[in-house]
Amino acid sequence: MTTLLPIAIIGTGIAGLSAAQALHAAGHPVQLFDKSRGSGGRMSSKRSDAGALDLGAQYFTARDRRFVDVVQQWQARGWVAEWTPSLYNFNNGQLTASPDEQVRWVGSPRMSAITRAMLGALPVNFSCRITEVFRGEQHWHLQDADGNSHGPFSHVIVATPAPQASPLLSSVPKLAGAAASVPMDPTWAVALAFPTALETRVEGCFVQDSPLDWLARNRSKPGRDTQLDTWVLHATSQWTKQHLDMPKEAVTEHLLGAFAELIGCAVPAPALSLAHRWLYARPASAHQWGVLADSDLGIYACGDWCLSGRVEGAWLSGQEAARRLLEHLQ
Ligand SMILES: Cc1cc2nc3c(=O)[nH]c(=O)nc-3n(C[C@H](O)[C@H](O)[C@H](O)COP(=O)(O)OP(=O)(O)OC[C@H]3O[C@@H](n4cnc5c(N)ncnc54)[C@H](O)[C@@H]3O)c2cc1C
Ligand SMILES: NC(=O)C1=CC=CN([C@@H]2O[C@H](COP(=O)(O)OP(=O)(O)OC[C@H]3O[C@@H](n4cnc5c(N)ncnc54)[C@H](O)[C@@H]3O)[C@@H](O)[C@H]2O)C1
Repeated sequence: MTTLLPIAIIGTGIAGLSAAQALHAAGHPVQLFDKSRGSGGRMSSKRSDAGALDLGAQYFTARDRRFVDVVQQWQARGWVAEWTPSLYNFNNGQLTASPDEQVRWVGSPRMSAITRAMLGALPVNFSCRITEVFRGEQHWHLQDADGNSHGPFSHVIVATPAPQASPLLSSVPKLAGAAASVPMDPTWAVALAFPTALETRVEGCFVQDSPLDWLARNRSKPGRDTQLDTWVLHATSQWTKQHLDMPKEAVTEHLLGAFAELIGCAVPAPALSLAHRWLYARPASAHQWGVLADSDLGIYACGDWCLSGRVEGAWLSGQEAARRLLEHLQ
């Protein structure tokens, strides 16, 4: 009996976990790595005294049939629930109701619940930043920031944002170059918690002509802690780029000011506020690559930047990485 070497997967965001699940289901051992303390990447949620706050992805839509099907399975298992916010649009200084028919999904009881459930019992090394990916005579090996080596692995899947993927792909310059050609824009996120509910019907708002791009009433999402009235504000990429190194307190003050100007009701001092900077929030442009691959060498790169820059694109890209790898084994 031959023992299969594991497949290394760097990144436990939804792309990496999508690939991991598909490979595991096909009978291949996987070993995951993430520099963070937990899974989720840009779908992670921050624990706070006001409950868990979704600072990254706010909700997701499902348009591709394959993703629609998997989201239905997640719903049946209780990992996701439909979010039906009272939606608004802010444009030209006017706040107007903007209802639509779009189905929007969130992790339940927090966004990070999805990747946590997908990870299940798969083997993972957290707090492990991979700094180098190299191929020996036959197999792949990884080096981490603490000087530890990991391997051998039969294949490697790099499932990180493009700027972080590029150096990990340096053994295949063509792939490294493609990843390096995808700039990713940053987003400042601010969470606020008010002891008494703000007197507004707004639960989600698309914003134009403001430092803000989007705001959401976090506690209006299913399963959330409702003791405090919690909100998440996202700045535009443009404002974030102009204020990339601004101290968190000043970012909070600015975005709270913009929020108070547009929300149309009294905004008291929040009982809790926190700011988070997403350096690689979204690809500056969309691609239709699906996955980057050198199948002969056994190295793949996937993530939202290979497709739509959304949760759905990231999941589909992970599926594509697994599909291409399995196809090459046949
Ligand atoms: C503020 C914000 C709002 C968003 N809103 C939405 C939305 O409403 N709807 C939507 O569909 N999408 C939204 N998105 C986009 C969505 O979150 C992403 O498309 C998706 O989560 C990307 O998944 P991924 O697996 O490709 O990457 P990521 O989630 O970024 O996962 C990559 C993982 O790799 C790890 N990693 C990186 N480098 C290394 C390394 N060297 N070694 C080990 N681990 C490493 C990271 O820690 C991370 O866990 C939003 C994103 C942000 C930031
Ligand atoms: N801030 C960041 O860093 C982000 C990174 C990646 C994605 N981000 C936002 O995620 C949503 C996801 O897009 P989607 O899945 O296509 O959702 P959508 O609800 O269909 O919205 C797309 C886009 O359309 C406009 N819009 C949709 N519904 C309404 C409405 N009822 N009223 C007004 N406008 C509407 C709006 O411009 C939406 O952006 C998406 O918002 C990304 O920006 C953030």
